[in-house]
Amino acid sequence: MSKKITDKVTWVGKIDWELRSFHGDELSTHKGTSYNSYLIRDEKTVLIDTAWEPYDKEFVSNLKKEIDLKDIDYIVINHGEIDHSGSLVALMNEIPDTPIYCTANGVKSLKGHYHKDWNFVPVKTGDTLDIGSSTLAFVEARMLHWPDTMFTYMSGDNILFSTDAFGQHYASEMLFNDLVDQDELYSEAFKYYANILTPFNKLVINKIKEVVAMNLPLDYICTSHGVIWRDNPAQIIEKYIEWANDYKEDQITILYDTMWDGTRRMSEAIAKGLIEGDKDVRVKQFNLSKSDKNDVLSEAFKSKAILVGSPTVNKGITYATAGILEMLKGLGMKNKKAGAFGTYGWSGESVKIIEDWLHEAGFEIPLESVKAMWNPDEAAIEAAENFGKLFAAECLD
Ligand SMILES: Cc1cc2nc3c(=O)[nH]c(=O)nc-3n(C[C@H](O)[C@H](O)[C@H](O)COP(=O)(O)O)c2cc1C
Repeated sequence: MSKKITDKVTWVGKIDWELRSFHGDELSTHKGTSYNSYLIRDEKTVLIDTAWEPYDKEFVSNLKKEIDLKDIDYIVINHGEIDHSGSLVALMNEIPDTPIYCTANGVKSLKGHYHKDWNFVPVKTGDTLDIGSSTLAFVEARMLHWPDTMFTYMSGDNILFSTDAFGQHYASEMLFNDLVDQDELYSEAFKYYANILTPFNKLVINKIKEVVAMNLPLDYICTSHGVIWRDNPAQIIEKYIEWANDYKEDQITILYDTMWDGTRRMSEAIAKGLIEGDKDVRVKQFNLSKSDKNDVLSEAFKSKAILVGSPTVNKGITYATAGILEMLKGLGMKNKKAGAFGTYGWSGESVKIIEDWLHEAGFEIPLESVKAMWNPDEAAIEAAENFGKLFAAECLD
């Protein structure tokens, strides 16, 4: 079902209420998502992006209800990832000669995925396309979040088609930001930023500066997932600047795993110490085997410091701990402190392994880590509490 945005622009995407994980299982999507595609009808007709491949037949058939496909003059693909370009094969089977506007890297990624020699028109920042009473201007946005990414700005209606930037994995029949639950919207926009865009913080800041300097009037940000920002679209840009500047709240998050509850007891003792210190701090604890990894990463993103705990298992750490450390390394959060803890039976390698991994992930480790043998006794619990107190003092202003 299509939805009208302005007299000239119609949403022709797909709302996916069922999706619960994305990028394989790399990203949880508790609230579904949408694959947003937009049809512009000016003197020329333009399709911006498509929908994910499993929905290609539905996408093309809905598009046919909206327009004779032969009337599409240009296709713009802002980002070649399959969730946005996946319906191209089905569409291009019907209109094989239609020019596809994308970046030079977009040509590479589209050819890499579909192995088709379509009529590509590579564009770069500053290039424009006259479509009648309005003009499309292209702005390359390399690595936000793929090398091929670009934004397309439509004059007249003052719309920034921003592809994944400013998006949320958030299914809603309500097309616009002002019509949805604001807490849900911001929680999903935050999770999206923390889990996808964190590695590109500097690029986000620079790109926003570049676009702001263009002084373009902005009435809508049409993202490729979730709702369209029409009510004060600058609000999400301001949030992105905040998040990209090594965002942190007065929170310390403890991430641990345990087999026989010893490491959990250490976590609880550390949490007690963190809270008992003379600093105001919000403390959260997550058992990594029982928690959603992406929600945990969002909490880490929000924190001034994190503590990671694991028992020693076969001279190593548990797989859930290794998984989260690998993800933290990839995200490369900056200006955060960290510490390690864990229990062991004889050799006790886990704490050192966690410390090394945290160093590699870019965290500063201000205190020597704590470990305890077997099920921590009273003295070990007291040591963990003291560690918590000292850690809070080190990490909070
Ligand atoms: C399968 C398995 C392998 C283990 N391997 C080691 C090891 O290599 N070195 C060591 O010091 N302890 C080892 N342990 C002992 C645990 O580290 C110890 O039981 C610890 O107290 C468990 O912590 P938890 O109560 O948080 O699960 C192993 C335990 C299990 C069950």
